[in-house]
Amino acid sequence: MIDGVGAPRADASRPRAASAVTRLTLTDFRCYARLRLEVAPAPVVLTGPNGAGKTNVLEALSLLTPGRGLRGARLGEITRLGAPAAGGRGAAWAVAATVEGDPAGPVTLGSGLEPGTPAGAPERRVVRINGETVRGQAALGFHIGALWLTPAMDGLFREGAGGRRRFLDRLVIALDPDHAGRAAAHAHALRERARLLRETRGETRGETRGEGRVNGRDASWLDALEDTLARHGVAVAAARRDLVARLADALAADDGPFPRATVALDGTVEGWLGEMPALAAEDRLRAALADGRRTDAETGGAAVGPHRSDLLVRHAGRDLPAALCSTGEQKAMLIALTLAHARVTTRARGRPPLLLLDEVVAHLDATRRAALADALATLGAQAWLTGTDAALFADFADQAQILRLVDGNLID
Ligand SMILES: Nc1ncnc2c1ncn2[C@@H]1O[C@H](COP(=O)(O)OP(=O)(O)OP(=O)(O)O)[C@@H](O)[C@H]1O
Repeated sequence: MIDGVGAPRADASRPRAASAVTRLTLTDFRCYARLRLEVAPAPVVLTGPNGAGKTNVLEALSLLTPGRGLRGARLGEITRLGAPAAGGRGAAWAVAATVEGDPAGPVTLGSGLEPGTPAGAPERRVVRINGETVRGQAALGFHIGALWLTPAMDGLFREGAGGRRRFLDRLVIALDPDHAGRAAAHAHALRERARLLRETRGETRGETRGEGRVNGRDASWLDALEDTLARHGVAVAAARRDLVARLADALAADDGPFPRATVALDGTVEGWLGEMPALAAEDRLRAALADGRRTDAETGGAAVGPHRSDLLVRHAGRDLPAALCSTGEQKAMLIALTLAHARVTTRARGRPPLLLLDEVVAHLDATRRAALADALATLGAQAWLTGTDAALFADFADQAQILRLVDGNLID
């Protein structure tokens, strides 16, 4: 249905963007049977009416990194409705991209749903790096770091801490791709422990760690899970703590037109790490989990761990929690955090992340639109921006490639 190639090339004299996608191919991805784009390693603006397929392109790019992408979608729902099954196997989507910026040279990344996953079976993702199928998604993070802001994140400061933890973890992963594996292992152990505590509810009453048996049953399975939780829990908390400290420094040095934001972590384990070495914090977490078995069996959760932390963001200039700021201010603070993080990543990894900014520009006043364009140019970051109104991107015109999509078709 679509086969658009040959977007305008940006001025080759501008600083070379890093972690930049220069070729993108989508197959049976959402509204696209096939889409091919070739762009320069410079910002890309996607404009077009509602439903044109702009966010779908950003989602495809986000799926080149570990995780579920910017919509947090199930893998199966991404496959284009009506896509044909091939060779007796089920229909499947695929994203392929050439990424520039790696000192070792361009790399090709592929991500998709494994074709032929039978109905009801767990959906499996296929990941390819330079044509080789690799196990797991974590390896993607070493080749591309991406951050995104979407309209779905507009409630980030007002809603529950879970969304802020996921946001924070994405920031950490863009800096340290191993964080994805540690956070997943922690979450898995948490679910397993909750399941086992639920199954043996009643048996845990009066039980203490180390006795070896619980009502005649071997308790080593719980000990092992709590070891895993302690080890990964402290690693997750330490990585978040390190990132928040760097982010706080970068925000403090920012005197741009975005609101001056401050960040802090509210978390028990993160607090311990300020008082004791990591190994001691692991011991303390292990002991707290063992002590909490009885209560945790009743609640179905775990009272202590990094899954209970929160990212606290304040508007420093007005000394207000971000949740109390206006909608536009909250958006501007999210942009300030994203740009500060991009500066931190650039320093740490030697190249800025790919920035996916869905419907962001429409919320900014003229001063902040110009400031965002300047910040992207200074960072040398490749940003993919979307909006329905091309006129709002005038400040980006000298550095960006402006592409127009209508009904899933690229219009030259
Ligand atoms: N699995 C799917 N199969 C086919 N079409 C899909 C699938 N998932 C989503 N779509 C369609 O993709 C179209 C484009 O969606 P997208 O969110 O990219 O639009 P957009 O250009 O960002 O619009 P807006 O400006 O309203 O945010 C929508 O019409 C949607 O119904």
